[in-house]
Amino acid sequence: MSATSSKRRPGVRPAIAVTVGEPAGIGPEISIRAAWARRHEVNCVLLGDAAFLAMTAGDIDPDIKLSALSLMAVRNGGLPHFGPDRITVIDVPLDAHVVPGKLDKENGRAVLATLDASIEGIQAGWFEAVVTAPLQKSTINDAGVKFSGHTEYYAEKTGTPQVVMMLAGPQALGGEQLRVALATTHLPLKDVSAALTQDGLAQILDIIDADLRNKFGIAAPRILVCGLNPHAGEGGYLGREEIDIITPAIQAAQARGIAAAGPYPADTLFQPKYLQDADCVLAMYHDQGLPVLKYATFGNGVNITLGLPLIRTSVDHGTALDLAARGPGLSKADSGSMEQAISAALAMANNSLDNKK
Ligand SMILES: NC(=O)C1=CN([C@@H]2O[C@H](COP(=O)(O)OP(=O)(O)OC[C@H]3O[C@@H](n4cnc5c(N)ncnc54)[C@H](O)[C@@H]3O)[C@@H](O)[C@H]2O)C=CC1
Ligand SMILES: NCC(=O)COP(=O)(O)O
Repeated sequence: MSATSSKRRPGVRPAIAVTVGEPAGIGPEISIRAAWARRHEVNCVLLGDAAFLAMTAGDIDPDIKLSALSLMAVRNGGLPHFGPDRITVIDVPLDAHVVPGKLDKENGRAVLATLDASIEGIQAGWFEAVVTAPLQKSTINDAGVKFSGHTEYYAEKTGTPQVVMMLAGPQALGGEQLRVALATTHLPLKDVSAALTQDGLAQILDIIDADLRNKFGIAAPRILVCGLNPHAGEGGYLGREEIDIITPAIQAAQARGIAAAGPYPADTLFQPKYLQDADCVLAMYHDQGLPVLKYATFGNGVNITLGLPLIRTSVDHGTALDLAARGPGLSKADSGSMEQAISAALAMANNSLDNKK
């Protein structure tokens, strides 16, 4: 499966799939707002329930126009390229009526169907990338499907054994763009240590290095690696993962020509004098790296899955049911991260095209 179609018709906006996420959350609203705001440069095709999205768009701004198609119509006739005066929607129907702010497991499988449609569309060449609005992981599980996140789902559905979650914020902490990748993603904290292996970290460092080169255009990526334990293990007195697993993985990566360094104590690594010499920080687990990034850039960050055979970006926040409950148009949900995710997907698609020339 190729990362993106190598063809772009002159004068036609690049097309990107946007899965609208949990229908009771802010995903549909921020998807519509962001697609409309960026419509002159990119054709964001919304994947979701067409009737529900039309109603939501009307609540946000009656001037926003949508044109809906069935998935079958696109399968048969290809993706039509309407102009920027409307947003294209591919109808992926919900199963139950939506009450904003109230989760309903009846709609869990329909949310997953939008992810499947995005993969189908990228494989078919309709889209160059997918941007995902937030979904509620618990609702998918409540619907009877074991699910821990988009990251793992896209990996499984594309047959990719190892992917890496990376969040990128704009200029932060007085330095350049902050990028934080995670060695482990959605698993209980008690399972993190067992999930860290030399081979696994080697693959993760390879993926970060390769994707920062190929998808971000960074010629020689510099990666700073966090320890797992306080004070990076304090010479083995506060844990041995640094000595037994992380340091050997870094040394092996260095021997392969990767500019990885560490392990560094995570509590002091996130300061400008270290970050200014880094293109990415590799944290060992979700809540070691992400609070720093979200504190510095919440609402403007982008979540990127590295290592996939397709381009997938997302927002830096969740479903915000508290805001969604107020209703679209009244929620005051910020669509900034969604717009950043669209920009990042487009930039990565452009880089992939440049690499193929
Ligand atoms: N990419 C994805 O699909 C993601 C999904 N989630 C899911 O979201 C659900 C809820 O997660 P929470 O931890 O409650 O985090 P959350 O991000 O939904 O909410 C945390 C706080 O931030 C505020 N907030 C979030 N997005 C905002 C926006 N765009 N504008 C203004 N304020 C905003 C909310 O109102 C709330 O006060 C969970 O099920 C989680 O799995 C969380 C992160 C990413
Ligand atoms: N904290 C990031 C997050 O939960 C997003 O996960 P995913 O759905 O992008 O895998």
